[in-house]
Amino acid sequence: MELITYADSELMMIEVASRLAGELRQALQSSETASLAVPGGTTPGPIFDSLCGADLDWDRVAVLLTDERWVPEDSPRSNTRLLRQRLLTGKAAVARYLPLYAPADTPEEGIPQLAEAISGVLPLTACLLGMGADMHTASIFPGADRLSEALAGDAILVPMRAPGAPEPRVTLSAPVLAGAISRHIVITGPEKREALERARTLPPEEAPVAAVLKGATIHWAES
Ligand SMILES: O=C1O[C@H](COP(=O)(O)O)[C@@H](O)[C@H](O)[C@H]1O
Repeated sequence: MELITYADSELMMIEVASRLAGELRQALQSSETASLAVPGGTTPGPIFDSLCGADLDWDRVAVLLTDERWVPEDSPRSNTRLLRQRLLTGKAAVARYLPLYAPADTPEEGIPQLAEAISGVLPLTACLLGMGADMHTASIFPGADRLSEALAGDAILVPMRAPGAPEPRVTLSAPVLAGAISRHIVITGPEKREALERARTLPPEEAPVAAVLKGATIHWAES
């Protein structure tokens, strides 16, 4: 992995957006389509604000989340809601969005159909990930009920229930995330930096982010 540190997070968000746009643009020179997976949570909003204005053929780009909470789109907990407000707007409004939620009672009911659509855009051209201070990435949490299934195997999407997560989730599996042609992890603050250093010494069962570190570029700003 490569670690890039930035003087401030505003600069970091602009640089990460510019790298993602460059990678998509380059992929579209040799392929008809490209795919981009992005996280939810509190960190990536400013990246989306910049990326949605990037000059590229967004109508040839499939956009999906790395993970979603099993809630309808109008819930304040929905990662899709964040995406619609801050990424799938401006020039990026014409991108093809592949949801990770369907109106079914449980993720188990919805996943087969959702995973089928995603299988058509793999491997991911570019994948942006966040990380929690507990070393989870996407919705692959330490202590989650289906952690081993999410860390290894053939599944594209895995339903996930975890002690720290109030509702069921669905997550791209670690092999799908690790299979992305380019992978960026964006983190801020000393607590997450310490967590990252710890994760480098731990197995993925204890620190799920460790499953996607190899070959990734980590972007970190202190504040
Ligand atoms: O729950 C989630 O958490 C992680 C980290 O989020 P952050 O708020 O600490 O940035 C995020 O990457 C993931 O997509 C999200 O669903």
